[in-house]
Amino acid sequence: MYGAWTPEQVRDAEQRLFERVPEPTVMRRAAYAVAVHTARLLDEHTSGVAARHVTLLVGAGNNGGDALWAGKFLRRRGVGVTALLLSPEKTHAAGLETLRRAGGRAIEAAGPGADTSGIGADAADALERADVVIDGIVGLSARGPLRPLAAELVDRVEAPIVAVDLPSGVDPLTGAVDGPAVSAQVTVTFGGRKPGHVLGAGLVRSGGVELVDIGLDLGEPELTVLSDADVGAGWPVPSPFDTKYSQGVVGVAAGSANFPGAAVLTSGAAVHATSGMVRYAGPAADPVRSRLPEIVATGSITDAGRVQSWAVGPGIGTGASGREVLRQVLEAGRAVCGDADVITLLAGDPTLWDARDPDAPLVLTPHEGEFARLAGDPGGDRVTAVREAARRYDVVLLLKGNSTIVAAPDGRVLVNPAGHAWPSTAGSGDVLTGIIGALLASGLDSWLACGYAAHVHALAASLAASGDGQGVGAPIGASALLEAVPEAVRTVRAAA
Ligand SMILES: NC(=O)C1=CN([C@@H]2O[C@H](COP(=O)(O)OP(=O)(O)OC[C@H]3O[C@@H](n4cnc5c(N)ncnc54)[C@H](O)[C@@H]3O)[C@@H](O)[C@H]2O)[C@@H](O)CC1
Ligand SMILES: [K+]
Repeated sequence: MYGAWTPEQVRDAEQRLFERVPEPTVMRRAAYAVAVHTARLLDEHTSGVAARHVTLLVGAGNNGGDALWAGKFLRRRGVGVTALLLSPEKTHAAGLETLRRAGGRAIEAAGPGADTSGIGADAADALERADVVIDGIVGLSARGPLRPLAAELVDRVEAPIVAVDLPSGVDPLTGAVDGPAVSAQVTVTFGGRKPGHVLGAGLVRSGGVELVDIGLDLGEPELTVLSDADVGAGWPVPSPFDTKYSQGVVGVAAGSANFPGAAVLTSGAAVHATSGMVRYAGPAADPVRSRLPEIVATGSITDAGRVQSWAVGPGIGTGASGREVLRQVLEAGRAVCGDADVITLLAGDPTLWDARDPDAPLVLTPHEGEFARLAGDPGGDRVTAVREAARRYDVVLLLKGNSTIVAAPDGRVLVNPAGHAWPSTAGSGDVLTGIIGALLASGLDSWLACGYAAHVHALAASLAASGDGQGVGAPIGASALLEAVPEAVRTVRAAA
């Protein structure tokens, strides 16, 4: 498990740290780590470090200061270093002096001989010669899209990039990218990850994130990310004394006579996720029975028998019968995971919420369009949007994406930064609903159940896409994802 902290939390922690440790000492510690990772990358790409060339992109703040100090440490290893100063008059003075004393060169990014991009001739030359570029344009205090000169420089880079703290152009708080932005090979960050490293475009732009301890005491994180080991340790498996009933019985209300696929995928996922019993209730009972003989299938919810949770929604339709299914499930007073048509129904008819038992956990798992129907466009700050909607509706809300966000009504937020979109295939959401339903039936806390399910679902998709998890990927459908769920569960349990 690891956390991500907001820029504000990091700045507060820095202020407390500076009461004990002088600021320049902290900066040197941070910059030294940047130099170490840069040297490693140089070695990987050029089979050496000495006599290689590193170009620094240096902005107006301490992020640029880190880059300049890193340049000094690289000089000690015989690296040629050129700093391109974006705001020469505001450059970190001590950093600039130390680089120059170590034999590094510093020039204005917008120097003489500039072409229409505004980049000076020497600066353009230094970018072209670079074996590795260090991005010290902007870090924690980034505001809005990159300014034109910074954007032009970023656009021009062809060498692998080491980003200092955050890739410039990525919003530190939301991970949103709204214009040109650095795509780093490695991001070296300090004290703790920021939301920008684990959310949306920022997740992809950060490359490998290297965390450096600079002595910050950060407190409770804004976001929590579960590891394979966390998920594996908590995943319910039968104890020697369990029975099919004691592990939780999940009910599935999904699909229709004409669209049995959703019923089969949701039920199949519930079968694979845990060992308890699965009941199906709905018009696709025959196809479910024939595809999944272990399922007890009936035509209606009232005939289904006792369950501990309901997985409901995929393929039930948004007409009168879908409405009735939802109403019955909500009135049953069990934990519910609602997806797809359930979300559309709840968004369209607020009176349906009245059927809900306030003591029973309710989870909703929208994709972006369904979320918009329920709570409006999530915009760039998805965490805030999901957190507010979870609070407003008193539900656990899971917003799907390459980093899936799970918010509880009390404000806790989990993120699953899968960083890939292999699960983006028709029917994949049905599988997720079945997994969550099964975990709810086992008695897991509904926020954690969503986090576990999102993690295993994304892993199952990438295992299915790449065969054994090693090779390159090939497109998959939801059936392949479903079949890979047991392998994903084995993988996380092996890590625990
Ligand atoms: N405070 C500290 O002691 C430490 C800070 N560290 C570094 O300091 C950074 C934070 O430093 P600062 O608070 O000085 O701020 P930054 O260096 O993140 O940014 C400051 C400057 O960037 C410019 N800027 C803002 N948005 C921009 C945009 N969209 N395009 C182009 N330029 C833009 C502004 O002119 C602003 O003054 C961290 O990210 C980290 O790299 C590290 O040295 C660790 C210790
Ligand atoms: K940066």
